[in-house]
Amino acid sequence: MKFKKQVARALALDSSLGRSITFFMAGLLIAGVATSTWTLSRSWERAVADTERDAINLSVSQARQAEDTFLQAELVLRDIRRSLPADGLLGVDVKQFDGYLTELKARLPQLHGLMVYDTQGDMRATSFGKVPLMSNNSDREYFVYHRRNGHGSIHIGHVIRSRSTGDLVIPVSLRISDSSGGFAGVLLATVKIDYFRHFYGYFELQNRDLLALINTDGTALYVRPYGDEMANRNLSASPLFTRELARKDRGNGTWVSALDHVERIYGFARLERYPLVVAAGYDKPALWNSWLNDSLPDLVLNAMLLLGTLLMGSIIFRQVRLNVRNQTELAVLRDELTSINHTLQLMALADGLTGLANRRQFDLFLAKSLKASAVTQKPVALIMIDIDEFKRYNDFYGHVAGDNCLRMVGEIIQKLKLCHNDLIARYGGEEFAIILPDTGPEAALFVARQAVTAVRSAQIPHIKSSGRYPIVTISAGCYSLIADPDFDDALRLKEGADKALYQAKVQGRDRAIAATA
Ligand SMILES: Nc1nc2c(ncn2[C@@H]2O[C@H](COP(=O)(O)OP(=O)(O)OP(=O)(O)O)[C@@H](O)[C@H]2O)c(=O)[nH]1
Repeated sequence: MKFKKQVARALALDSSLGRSITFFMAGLLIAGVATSTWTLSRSWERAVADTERDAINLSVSQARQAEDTFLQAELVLRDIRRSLPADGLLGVDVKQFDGYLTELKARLPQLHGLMVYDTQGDMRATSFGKVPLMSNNSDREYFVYHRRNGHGSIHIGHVIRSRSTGDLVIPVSLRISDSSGGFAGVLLATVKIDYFRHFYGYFELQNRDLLALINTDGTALYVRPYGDEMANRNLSASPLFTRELARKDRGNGTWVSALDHVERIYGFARLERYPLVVAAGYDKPALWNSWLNDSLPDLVLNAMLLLGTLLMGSIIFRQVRLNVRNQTELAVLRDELTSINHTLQLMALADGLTGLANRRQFDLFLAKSLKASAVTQKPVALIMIDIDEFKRYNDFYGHVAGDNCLRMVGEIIQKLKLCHNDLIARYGGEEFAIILPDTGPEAALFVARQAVTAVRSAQIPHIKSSGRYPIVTISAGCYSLIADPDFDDALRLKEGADKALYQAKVQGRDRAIAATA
């Protein structure tokens, strides 16, 4: 919760600008990651597709090669069968026939040997030149096969170890039939496993890439990169036999090998003439590593671009946030300044002790009122008010009490029901003034009397007063005129009101007098 709040504050999610920038950055990040992921996944798909193509091409070419290898062996066997006398092996000059076999064998590098067996499985001729003493092969699978099957087609058996040389070979055999179709023996060509090992070695393959020649019954003949131990291994449980070959003769597939648990991308092709299949499998983890190595610069570049964008974004974000904060602070400062300014303006125009308008405001207001009067030709009245015997008050009660008294008298005058456009001011010292625009002498005198009565009624003690009662009283003088721009109206008005005030004092104070023009 706390973390969430910290993140929200760091991203300024509480402001609409912060939210917009955060969403923009998040969008940018998602778009960047999505684009990179898409590009990389496309590149990986391409690498897999290329490998699948390579695998099927390799398997097809090797199927062709195997087909040629065994076809050559078959043709040799058929030549030999044709050269045999019709009555079988009986009339053959063995020595001469051995030479013939040796010569045929020498033409084909894939051949390990060529042998002729009679009906008992005894070797009657061989390309090795001399028939060994113990040379009965009647127990061999190919021999049993031909004895049982009367057809004259070629038979490719499982891998066997040659009894003549000890080499691993693939037996390719053909039945010899007598003139009545009876079993007359077997012709055998053995193809060297080493031939395939040598041939498959030409290809540039990774350590764990696989190239295999397999019988369609699932028996391995040769599997690169494995050694002889793979010969005759039963691979029929592989997806190649359980799934792929059941559907098509050539194609692609990816599966984990049961031999070594390595996942490979396979291509496979069945031979047209023989019950054999070639599978080429590329090591998928190795492909992934090599693709990763190749794509690493792109990956790093993309990551750097993304980081750069984020960095730039965060710098801009911070800058914008700073600006927004500065602007907010400036706005607050401006408001504060406006408020201070307003207060200062009020202070500049207000009297500090009573809160009434001060002398400056009095002068401005009077000038404005006289200007209006000059236009409207309506009178402006001025009432000058003076606290009676205030010196004595001060002397007796002290200056602080004197200030209090001034404040109280100000409040009393302020409470008078005046027009909204009248102005009450502290004129200076213990003197107050009221400016009454649009007011004639009678109305002004009425207001002045109200003021005198109100102060008297307040009964503020003034023990040193020489009046009828020991209370604070005021005297007021009023005067009114219609402004005339040719004269100093402010002075005239002031002098008129002062004159009336003087008369009020002379006549015994605590009263209001209106002076006449
Ligand atoms: N406490 C206080 N006293 C002030 C202030 N301004 C003026 N005074 C006093 O007001 C007194 C005015 O006295 P005077 O002008 O002699 O007149 P007065 O004593 O009121 O007598 P009359 O006007 O003839 O009634 C002086 O003693 C001033 O010191 C003020 O702001 N505070």
